Amino acid sequence: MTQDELKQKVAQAAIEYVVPDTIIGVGTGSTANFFIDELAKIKGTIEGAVASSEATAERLKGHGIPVFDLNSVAQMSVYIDGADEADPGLHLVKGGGGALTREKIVLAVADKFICIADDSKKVDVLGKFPLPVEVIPMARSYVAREIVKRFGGEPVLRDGFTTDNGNVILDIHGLEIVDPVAMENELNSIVGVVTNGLFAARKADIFLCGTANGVETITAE
Ligand SMILES: O=C[C@H](O)[C@H](O)[C@H](O)COP(=O)(O)O
Repeated sequence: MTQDELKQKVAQAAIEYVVPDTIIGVGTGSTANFFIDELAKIKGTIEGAVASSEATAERLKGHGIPVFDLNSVAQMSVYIDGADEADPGLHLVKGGGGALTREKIVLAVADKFICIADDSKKVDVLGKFPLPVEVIPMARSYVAREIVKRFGGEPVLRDGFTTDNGNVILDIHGLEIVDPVAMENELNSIVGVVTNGLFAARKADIFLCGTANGVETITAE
């Protein structure tokens, strides 16, 4: 099976977790896009969705799925999104597409987080995928120096990329993230950091992992 076929399978499997007559949160990226296309087939059963990026909002609207502003939504049944890495505790690295901050905000309002990804995203220890950090542009150099001082690794500016919030991304290469919750919190304490791509303090509840043998439903170890 190709990687896209695996993504499609997990997207289909995620439909089972969509709660009828509620508003759901929708992530960003290629796997989330497959999910949006599946969601379109059952759009009449939900009230609508909150999008974690402009790209996702456009795709949802393109399918005629009502998109709500998060400020008018107090609760969501579920948040469904992909990931760049997932460890056995279901701590994630996200933000390869630069949508990490809005993703984390939408997730905060959701009752449950279903992560969907192919099995190439499964790792023992997070950090091989460069960890994205969204930074206020004027703080870029300061934040990069602080990261090196506190954690090591090599922060690299994502060239020519601006987030939906008008900020820049530093991708930290060469980390071995043994304590994802501690690193998430400490990174977020650096002045100028908007947020980082560790989803560890709030992690996935269920990981639907696409494998050659079918979709594996993984809960945290
Ligand atoms: O900013 C992007 C998101 O965090 C994505 O969920 C993540 O990068 C995975 O994307 P994809 O499904 O395209 O591998």
